[in-house]
Amino acid sequence: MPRDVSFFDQLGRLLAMERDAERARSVALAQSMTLHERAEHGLSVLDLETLEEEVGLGGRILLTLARADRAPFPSPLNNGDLVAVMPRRAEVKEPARALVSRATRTRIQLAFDRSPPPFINEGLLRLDVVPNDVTYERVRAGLERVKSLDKGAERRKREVLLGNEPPRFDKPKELEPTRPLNPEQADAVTRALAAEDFFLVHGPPGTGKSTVLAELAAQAVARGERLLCTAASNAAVDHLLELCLDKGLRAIRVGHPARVAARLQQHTLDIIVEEHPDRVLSRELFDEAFDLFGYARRQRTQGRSRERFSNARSSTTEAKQLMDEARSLERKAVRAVLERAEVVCVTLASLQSGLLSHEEFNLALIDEATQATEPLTLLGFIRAPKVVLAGDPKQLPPTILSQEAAKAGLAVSLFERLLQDHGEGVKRMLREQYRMNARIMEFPSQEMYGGELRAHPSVADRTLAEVLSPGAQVDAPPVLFLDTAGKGFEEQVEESTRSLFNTGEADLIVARVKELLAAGLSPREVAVITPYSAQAFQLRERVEALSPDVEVDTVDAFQGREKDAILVTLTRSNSEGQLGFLTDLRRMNVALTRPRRHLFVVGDSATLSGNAFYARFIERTQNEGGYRSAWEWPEP
Ligand SMILES: Nc1ncnc2c1ncn2[C@@H]1O[C@H](COP(=O)(O)OP(=O)(O)OP(=O)(O)O)[C@@H](O)[C@H]1O
Repeated sequence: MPRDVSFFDQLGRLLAMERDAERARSVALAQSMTLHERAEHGLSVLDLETLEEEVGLGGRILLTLARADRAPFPSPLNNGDLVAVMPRRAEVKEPARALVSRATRTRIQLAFDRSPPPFINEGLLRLDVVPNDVTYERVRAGLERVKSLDKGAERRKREVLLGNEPPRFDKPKELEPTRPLNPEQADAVTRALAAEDFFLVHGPPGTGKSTVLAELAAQAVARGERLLCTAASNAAVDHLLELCLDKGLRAIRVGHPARVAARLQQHTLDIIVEEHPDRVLSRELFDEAFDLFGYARRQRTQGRSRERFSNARSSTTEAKQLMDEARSLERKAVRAVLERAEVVCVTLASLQSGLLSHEEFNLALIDEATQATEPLTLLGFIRAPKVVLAGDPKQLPPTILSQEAAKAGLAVSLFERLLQDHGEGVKRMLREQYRMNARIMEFPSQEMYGGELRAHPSVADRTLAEVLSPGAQVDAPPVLFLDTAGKGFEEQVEESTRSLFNTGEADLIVARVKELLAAGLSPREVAVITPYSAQAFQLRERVEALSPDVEVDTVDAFQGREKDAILVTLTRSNSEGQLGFLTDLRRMNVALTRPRRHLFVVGDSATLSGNAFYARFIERTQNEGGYRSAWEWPEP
């Protein structure tokens, strides 16, 4: 179906719907709360005082605040939050706006673009988190950019993007990989390197997607290409940076150091630039400029004479010149540092921050591309002539708040849409996995990957017994389904969140964690996951009491991770056979593919079996000796 640029307008409308849904949610949340409830939920911070004032990059004023009693905040703010600053008890017409540049449990550093108002140093303050439209505006601007790609090669790229023209491939070159690759991995790297427009790397769980991306980066740089590594989340970008550093590439991380993992902060642009001679000089000029501004202010406030007035004016002029000079030196330093980098790693949203507007790339790698919306991913897609998207459309899609926008297409990632438009020829699926025992792998392989996955011999037969204390007696086949049918373990609704929990299942899970730890399993190698946040919440405290190192989380939060043993509580149990979002098989696929050696699933077959997927799962455990009824299982 041929498309025209109005397609991007439609995406823009869906994006606006999503923004409205987010706003409506935060307004509803805020209105239903008292000031103290807002503070409990991290939407406001009260009773703050200013501790320190300094000058940061770009001449921004950095202010450090803490509570007057120095107590920790009930709920810490996030770096990058936009806040309104006002006196604690007085009304002001225009609260000052600032960005949270560093947040800890007891201190908040704020970055002001302009001089903060005088009340900042006059008594206690209050901060309100305000909805931040920066990312939305950047994504909108990105859509406009795509629409305007109208000439020559750019126009062709847009037509490929719209699905109107097929992508082109160069003749593949012989590959000399830096490490041994399996056939699908080698093919993925070769074809990605030959792509003239884009290529999709489909990485099912544990199949070495990271290995492929690292190889691609190394090969591309060896061919003299400049690389952009990007993804929606900071964690994913950090991961790409680590892959590149491990390959010995000169890679740099752009983004606020406070949002970058501590061990990688030394590789951030902000920190490297601080050492550059031009930046050292610019800091001195900023200091001088601020001294002059201060002098001018004093001249103005110490009485009205012609001489004072003229002093103030000339000092202000000089200060402004110094600021300009300082900023220009700083830009020079930033450019010099960026120029040396073979690889730039940055989140999709920060790509548009202006810092990188003049940087050019030959190739962009976009990881976790199936978890980001199309408009966001486009910010990366338009930054290089060749783009490689990596992800797994069979795992969780982007999270969308607006049901309407999701239904109209916002939940379809660019990866999936390109695949729909251009067919399987633009993609390589990796097939050999290095995580799961073969028996754990088989069900998701059949259901989600056409039965095409295979287990590498080094993992195919791994068992839990190998990592337990010698002689420990635990019933732990690779996959075990514990059926609660008939036990009367009904699901319950948590009133405030409308999420579900199931106390009977929780009891069985707690007992199982105890049993595995007693058998010598390392607490770091077992995790409890569930689709429902209320069930995770119920279980967390009880499991942490056994060991703080056993993680309890929702499936969504656990995507991308792995452990030796994974315990899943499905939670649903009702006489109507209602399964809610258990019917999103991508969520179940994520849950079932996290373990290396042992998958333990608790659920109610009477509720689950109405769904063919769960019926097949249960039947398989019955055929393979992995089915147990809670009636014959030890009472918790
Ligand atoms: N061709 C290969 N031969 C042997 N081992 C491999 C190969 N490819 C990957 N591995 C190993 O498999 C494990 C998983 O690889 P990798 O980290 O690349 O997985 P991944 O699919 O990217 O995982 P995720 O998607 O969670 O990031 C690693 O220990 C890696 O060394």
